This record gives sequence, structure tokens and C-alpha cells, in this order.
Amino acid sequence: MYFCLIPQITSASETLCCVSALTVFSDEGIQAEKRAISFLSKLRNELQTDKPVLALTDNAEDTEAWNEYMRRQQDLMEDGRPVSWFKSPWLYVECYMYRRIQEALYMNPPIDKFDEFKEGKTQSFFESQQAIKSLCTYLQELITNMENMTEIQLRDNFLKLLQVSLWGNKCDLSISAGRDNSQKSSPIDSLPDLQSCILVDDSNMVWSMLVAAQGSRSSGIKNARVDIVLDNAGFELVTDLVLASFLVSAGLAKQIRFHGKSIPWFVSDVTKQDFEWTIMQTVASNHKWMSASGVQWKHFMKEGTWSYHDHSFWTLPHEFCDMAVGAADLYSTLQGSDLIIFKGDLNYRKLTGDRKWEHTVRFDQALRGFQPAPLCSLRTLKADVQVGLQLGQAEKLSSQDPDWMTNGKYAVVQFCSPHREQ
Ligand SMILES: O=P(O)(O)OC[C@@]1(O)O[C@H](CO)[C@@H](O)[C@@H]1O
Repeated sequence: MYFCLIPQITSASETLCCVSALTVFSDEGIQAEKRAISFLSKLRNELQTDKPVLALTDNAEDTEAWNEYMRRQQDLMEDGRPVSWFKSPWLYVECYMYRRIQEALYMNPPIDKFDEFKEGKTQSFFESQQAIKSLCTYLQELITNMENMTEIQLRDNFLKLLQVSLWGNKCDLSISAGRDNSQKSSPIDSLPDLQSCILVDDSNMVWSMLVAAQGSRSSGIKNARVDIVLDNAGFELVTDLVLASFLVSAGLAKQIRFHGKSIPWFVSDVTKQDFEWTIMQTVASNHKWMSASGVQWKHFMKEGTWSYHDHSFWTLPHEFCDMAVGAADLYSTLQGSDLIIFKGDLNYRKLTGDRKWEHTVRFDQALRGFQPAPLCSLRTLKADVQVGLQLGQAEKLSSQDPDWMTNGKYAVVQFCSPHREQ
């Protein structure tokens, strides 16, 4: 399993070689790039030969937190041997590898701000153009007809766009080792066929929660705020923006806060640069409805209805139940939300601590106290953790499709509210 991380290091290294060949960097940059490539090849060797996990040396904002985490892992080793790549928890090692790739860049200015995964993310956006155009057309039609919609129609459209955002999570580049994993078919038309693959569907609870928050708002008490903890750039990000756009246009949310990564992460995760680039590209499209959507999103950003935030906690290896202590500022910010949507598999692993839970353990139990606000996970299954299933459901799935937990064919919409009776 640990060897499946090697292509990511190789791809980062190859990208640096390519940009150097294209003379994107100055002479000083080329020297820095050579040192980074050599750092990455050393890193690959450390992984392949199960060498001890090394402390970070780059003096970045999060360096001490990483090294402290490593010391904690060391203290857990019973025989006193150094923590090594194959003897560490999978979640930790995977996150650590991406952080070490970043170290190769941090240590080598002037290429310290270079995003080695940018090209793959850009390509994934362009390869999904047809799907993006059809989704933006659908959104603009909805917005035009919004005023005449009954509450039931509003709910049905919300549920559809929530599912589009859910299945958008199939398009990540870390699981495909950077190869094409874009959306080709029409996202709305595909929904009925995918319905039976949603193993837990709490969407109606999410809807009820939003309506309840809206109720208190009309009485002047509250402006509903939705936080979206983003996952992948490319098509998935567009599905998130479309959902957010619908929420604002329908009056279900007054404010949307997007949370992304502060460094390149898990190949395709959204950074601030990806977020801004995506909106800019959408505005610049020559497709009428795509461009109209982009213009609206740009406007939301400008007026502050939407905002983008990053925090180093999202790129630490910690489980989310550590957030209240490890990143108290982020936790208290999230407490101001009416609904937090966590996108994707990695966020699910961090919500549940990536543990071998019984599949029937309740979602709220697996969160182990992490409940800053009502929250919802939209996740396609790519890693072997899954909670909140019915008795016998996992066994049935295993007999029908032995790889159900990792092949990305199945998904869950799981909701948990601190105020809800479980
Ligand atoms: O969070 P995402 O984008 O849904 O999925 C990321 C992810 O599938 O990529 C890895 C495979 O390399 C998994 O360990 C991890 O959970």
C-alpha cells in the first residue's frame, strides 16, 4: 500500500524537470529546481526502503506542529525503534509525504511558491468543459425560474445539486495518480443511475436544517452561513461553486465560506490560486451560461457573500477531533456556521480518525466530540473506513462487490447536528 505513494513523488519531480526544460525558471531557479529534484529522489528512496520518518527542517508556520506530531508517533512505538514509513499510520504517512514534497520547494527559493500539481488540475478543468457547460446552463435556468418555484421544487433542486457535488468527488487526481479522471457525461442526467450507489443518504436532514436556519433568519435573528471544506479542484470545485451559487440565489444562505489548502496537497486539492483561477476561467468562457455563472461568482466574492479561507490545520495529519485544542481559532470560527459541508474522502478519514470502525457505529460516535456546528460529509468511498451503515449492509456489499470501499463507485451523505437527538 505504501508504494502507491511513489507515483506522486515521481510526478512532482517530473514536473520540475519539464518546467526547467521549458526555461520557466531563471538560472537561479534552475539550480533550485535541481536541488529540489535531488531532494525528491532522496525522499522516494527513503519511502521505498522504509527509512525513519525525518523531522522537517524548513521553518515554516506548521513545521513545529509536524515535528511535534512525529514525536508523539515516536512515543507510541513500543520497542523504541524510530518511526518509519511502513510502521506509521497510513493517514499520517500519506499526509507526511505531501508535506515533504512541499519541503523540497520551501527549501529552495525562488521556486518555493511553485505548485507542482497545477498542470494536472488545469487539465482536469479543461477536460470537463462539456459537463461544466451543461451544469452552468442548468444553474442559470434555475436562477431565472427561482421566483416561481414552490418549496418542494426548491428542495428537489437543492437535493439534485447536493448530489452533483457529491459525485463531483469522483474526480480526484490522487487516486488516479494524476491521470485523467475528469467528468465527461452530463452531471444532472447521470443522477438517477447513481442513486442506488448512495449507501447512506441524510440529504433530507440537511435540507430541513437549512430551512430551519432560514426560518430564524426571516424573523430577523440570523443570517444563515454555510461553510464548505473543499476537496478537489477541476470539475469537483465547479460542482461546489454551483451548489453555493444555488444556496445564495435561493436565499438558503446569506454567506458562504470556502475552506481550501494553503499548500499543494493530495495532487488535486484546491488552493487559493486554483479557486481564483477557476472563477476567472469561468468568467472568460465563450459559453454564455458558463460565463454568466463566473460573473455571478466573481460578484459574490467581491461583495463578500462568498469568501475563501485557508488554515494550516487542513494540511496537518491530525484527525478533526484534535481541532478544538490543536487549532482553537479554526474550531471557534466553524462554530459560527449553520452548516459545514465536508467534501471528499480525505476529510471523511479525518472526521472518523481513519479507524477500523465497525460499519454500524453511528457517524456522530465516530466523530468523537468533533461537532462545532451541524455538519455533513459528501464523500465517495475510496479508503477503507465507513460508519453509519445498517446491520448487514456491509456484508451484502462485500459479497456483491469486494472492492466497494475503495473503488469510488459508492457514496454517502452523512449528517450530524449537535442539537439533534441521535
Ligand atoms: O479526498 P479525496 O480527494 O476524495 O480522496 C483522496 C484519496 O482518495 O486519495 C488517496 C489515494 O491516494 C486516498 O487515501 C485518499 O483518501
